Amino acid sequence: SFYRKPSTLPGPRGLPYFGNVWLYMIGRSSKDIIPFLKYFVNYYGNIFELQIFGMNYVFGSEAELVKPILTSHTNITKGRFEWSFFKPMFRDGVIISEGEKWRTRRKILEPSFHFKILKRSIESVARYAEEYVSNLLNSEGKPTEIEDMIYLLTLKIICETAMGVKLNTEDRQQNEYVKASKLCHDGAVYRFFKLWLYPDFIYRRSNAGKTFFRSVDIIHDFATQVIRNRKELFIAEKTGSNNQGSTKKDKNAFLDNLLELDDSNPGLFTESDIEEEVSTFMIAGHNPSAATLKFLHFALANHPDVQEKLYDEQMEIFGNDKRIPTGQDLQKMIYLEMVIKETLRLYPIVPFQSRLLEEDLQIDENTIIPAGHHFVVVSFSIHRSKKHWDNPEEFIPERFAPGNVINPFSFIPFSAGPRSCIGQKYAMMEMKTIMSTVVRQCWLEPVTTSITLDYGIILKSAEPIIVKAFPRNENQRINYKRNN
Ligand code: HEM
Repeated sequence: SFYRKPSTLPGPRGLPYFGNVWLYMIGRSSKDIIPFLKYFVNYYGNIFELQIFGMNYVFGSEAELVKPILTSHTNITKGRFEWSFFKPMFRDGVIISEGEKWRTRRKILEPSFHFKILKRSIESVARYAEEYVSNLLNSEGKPTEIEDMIYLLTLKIICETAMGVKLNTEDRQQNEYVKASKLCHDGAVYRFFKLWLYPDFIYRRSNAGKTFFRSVDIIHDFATQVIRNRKELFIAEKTGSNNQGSTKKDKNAFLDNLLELDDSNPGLFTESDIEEEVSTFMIAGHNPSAATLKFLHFALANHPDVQEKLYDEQMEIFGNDKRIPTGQDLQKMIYLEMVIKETLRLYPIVPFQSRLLEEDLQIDENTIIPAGHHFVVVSFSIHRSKKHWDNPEEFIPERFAPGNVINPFSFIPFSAGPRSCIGQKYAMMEMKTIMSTVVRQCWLEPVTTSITLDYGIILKSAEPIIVKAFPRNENQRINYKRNN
């Protein structure tokens, strides 16, 4: 039944069945999502409720209020309504799947992302980072939009390190993949605001739907091709006919573990099971890192003092040695880690995340949210809450200095608990390796000096991020010191 007792939580009251959210959606777009969330949190407080069609959505934006849901081992189901918009992209991969299926998959997939295994990927990441930096410097200080270069960079990295497949640099297909993945992300959110496109049979006939599904086909075809490439090598190796010189490093690729499972337990992990996880990890493995790296470039270009400190730290670790980082080096990059965290605090690429409650959820002494309601964790607002952060709108990496006590639920860019990001350590290793390479070789100056936030499944800037990149040398340091 769609009927629920009127809630005692604050929030606008709506019409039966239609609720109230649609009232805010008319004539709006993805750019209105973040301002709306800010408005509701300001007006109704840390916990409020909206009705979306027949469904109740409770929004929590305080660390202690979201801890019970994030730590729950039973309430692990994602909100089905909102995820239905993204489902064609991820199918039933681990980011969406539910119940026993999710539990089994998560257990199978997790070991591929242990730090020990990740350390073997640093070299590949660094090699691609060098290639990226030399492309960036080829611009010779001219204004450069970094988006395409960054997305290609993280796509190549996930394909080589997790899938064991090296992408050819000239390949038109990678650009097509990156473009298609972006169209899917934006398309899914576009549909959310167009109520008349909700019925599938209408959406499929609309231009928006046609573009969306064409892009969905491109990303799945690409994943299938990656699997086919790797499988050939895998079989060659099994039958001893491999003469392509696959190394030990390649063997722990995520995809090999899946192929191994398929091989040793026929039927347990079918081709389509592999495809949905490979597609999921290709998208989740390249898009959030790229989005965060864009924000990092923006932050660095606009904070020369931070760039200076980062450079000092890199010099302390490497001196003028041009070698690539090791796992130990990465651990020494304390200030870089603070800068990445501060970027993720201000720009959490997953600004909110939802659950559909399978059982009642007690969030404080007075409040139980009944099963069947949705609970949305608003990481964006938690990250900018005055209760937890001084000057929350300012970019101040020093707040993450070792020794500062931070409530773990006030900083949740990777979520927390059983459904948190599988790729968290991978992403930190990747971003540190890339930014270490950037900082050691480039001096960034801003062209884009302010941004408005937009939402396309992940948080992004409405404006392109444009920077000028110059080769790093001592003169910049001297000029900078002279001017400041
Ligand atoms: C800066 C980089 C990244 C950030 C900020 C990030 C953040 C997140 C967040 C917040 C979630 C939870 C989403 C939700 O509950 O709705 C998540 C889930 C996930 N992430 Fe990431 N992520 C990043 C990079 C990666 C990478 C590199 C990979 C893969 C190599 C990855 C794979 C996944 C997967 C598979 C899930 C679903 C886990 C599950 O439901 O059990 N992520 N990520």
